[in-house]
Amino acid sequence: MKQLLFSRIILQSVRLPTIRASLPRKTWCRPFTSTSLLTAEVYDKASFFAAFHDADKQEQKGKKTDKMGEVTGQKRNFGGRQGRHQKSMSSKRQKRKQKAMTEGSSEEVLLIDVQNLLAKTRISEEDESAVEGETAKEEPPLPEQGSEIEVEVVELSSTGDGLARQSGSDRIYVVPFSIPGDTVKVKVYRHLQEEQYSVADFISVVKPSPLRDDSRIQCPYFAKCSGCQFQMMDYSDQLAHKKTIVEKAYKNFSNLDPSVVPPILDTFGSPLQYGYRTKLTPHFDQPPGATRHKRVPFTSCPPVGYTGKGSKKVLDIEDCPIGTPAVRAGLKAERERMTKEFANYTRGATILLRENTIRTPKGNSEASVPGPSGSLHRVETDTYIDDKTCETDNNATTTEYIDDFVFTNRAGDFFQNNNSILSPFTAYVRDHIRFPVKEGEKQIKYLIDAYSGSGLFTITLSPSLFPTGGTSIGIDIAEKSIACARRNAELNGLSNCKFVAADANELFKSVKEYDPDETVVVLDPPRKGCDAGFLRQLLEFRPKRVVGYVEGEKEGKSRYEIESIRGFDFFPQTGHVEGVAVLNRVDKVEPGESLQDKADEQPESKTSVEGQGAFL
Ligand SMILES: C[S@@+](CC[C@H](N)C(=O)[O-])C[C@H]1O[C@@H](n2cnc3c(N)ncnc32)[C@H](O)[C@@H]1O
Repeated sequence: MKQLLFSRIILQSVRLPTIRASLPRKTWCRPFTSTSLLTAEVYDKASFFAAFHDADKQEQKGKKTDKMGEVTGQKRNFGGRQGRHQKSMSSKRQKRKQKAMTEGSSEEVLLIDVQNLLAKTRISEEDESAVEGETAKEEPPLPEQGSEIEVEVVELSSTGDGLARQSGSDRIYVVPFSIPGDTVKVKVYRHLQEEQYSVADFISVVKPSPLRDDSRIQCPYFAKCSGCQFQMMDYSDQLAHKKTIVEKAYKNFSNLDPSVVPPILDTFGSPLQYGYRTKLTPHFDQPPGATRHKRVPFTSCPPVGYTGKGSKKVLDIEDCPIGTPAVRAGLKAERERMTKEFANYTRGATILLRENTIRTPKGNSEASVPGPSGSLHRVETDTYIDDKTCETDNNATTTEYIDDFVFTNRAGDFFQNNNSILSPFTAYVRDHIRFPVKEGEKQIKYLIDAYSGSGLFTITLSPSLFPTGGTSIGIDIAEKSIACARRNAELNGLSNCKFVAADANELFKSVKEYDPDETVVVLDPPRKGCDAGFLRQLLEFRPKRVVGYVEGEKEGKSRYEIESIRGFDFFPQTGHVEGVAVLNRVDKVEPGESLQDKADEQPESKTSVEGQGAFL
């Protein structure tokens, strides 16, 4: 199963997926984050698609489709007769190329969305032909690459790209910066023969969708920069679309029977929709003429920004409205510095811009508190003043607050990038680690925070467990993050937290005293997800509750039911979504039958024998 969000959906869109469904380590919002999931950089990666033999229309008919005609559960099964425009390929080459498409990558996500749209069209065409007694219509020839055509956008893919059609043709065009209902002028960039779609550059809107209002766009680089492609949409429409990303991530990637996946809850919105990113990483390319072995200094200030859409070059970005005010001010200052210091650089580089908070409690005095040196922005509440600075040194320590919890981090290390959503997000997870107990059942007392980083979950969740005598443990492979986590526990006055710097596989050696019936495991792995060894141990340990997203194992030893799945919009304006799934261990077994027997009954489908369960 794809790692959704908190393990990455997206695409999954998750990664996600966030689908974290999935979600892939190449990002949907690549210039901005190392945490987002998918990429819309279909141009650069188009060659990956050559790997797959998408079936032509006839072959598609034979594919397994559900009632709506959607392609399901066959993401890596694109074999079959070759498409009309495709040259034959040796099976060895096919196999080699098939390997190139990573499971859950944006390429795969896009391909499945395209296939499902083709399948839907095919079914409606077949219905029409059956009524009229006609044969299927011939496709017109494809427009020349580089030509400009008008297309109508019919769907939004989980990658954030519009899926469009030219009038009179079933061909699908993948068009960035477009939304359903738009008629747009595009420049055809490439025809992917086997995959039966084409990619095109967005040129202009001919007739806007009712969902589009370009006055909402706050960034002057919209459609030139590759990020933030949803700015023309109302925020509620962005959230509704992200819910479909999570739905599709489970449908297309989980291998779960749909009956065991509960209805996906509405996406939780970010309190801030602009000005939310506490970290930006603009960069500049190496000087012209420089190579790996030949260093030459810049003779003029290079563009500093993000990779342009459909380009490999850096687009000069003066301002980035999704950054917090302090980070935006930091960008301005760094750009000014570069105009003076560019000659000192002989290589390309990435600039770190990380917000830092200096909090001063408000006293009784009415006197105004002077800002600390470097303060770029000030936020006042009834009880404190937060002065914001911008850190550019990877090794410096930055401080951030979530409610009254304080977190220190090494500036260059991972920490969630949207502080505005962290209070409601951690409250949501806190509310879900415990559950209403039935008579004789034990309540959650122990917390295991796998992939803990600097302790986000351990620290924000532990206080709710300590009154019942609970303890918690966080583990992370990054020693520096664990050093921060220990300091953070101390700063927050939490003595019952333990942190281990090790591979997550080592975790279960340290929790022998934890009663699994009283334990919740929170999982927030990197995008590649939990490895098989960790999952095997998790299933052997059999915690009562799991919050996060667990990669499925075919031969699971325990059975869990999915209680809920909800997307969280950590990255407004972008096509990225994160997700949280809550899982409960299912204990009910028939007399004379072990839980292992139950798991062995249906190792392929991973479907619960009791309706709402899912084997992990
Ligand atoms: C997505 S981050 C989550 C961090 C933390 N939960 C947070 O929200 O701040 C994933 C973390 O997994 C850690 N990690 C990656 N591979 C690991 C492994 N094999 N074992 C343990 N931790 C790992 C990384 O160091 C990183 O801190």
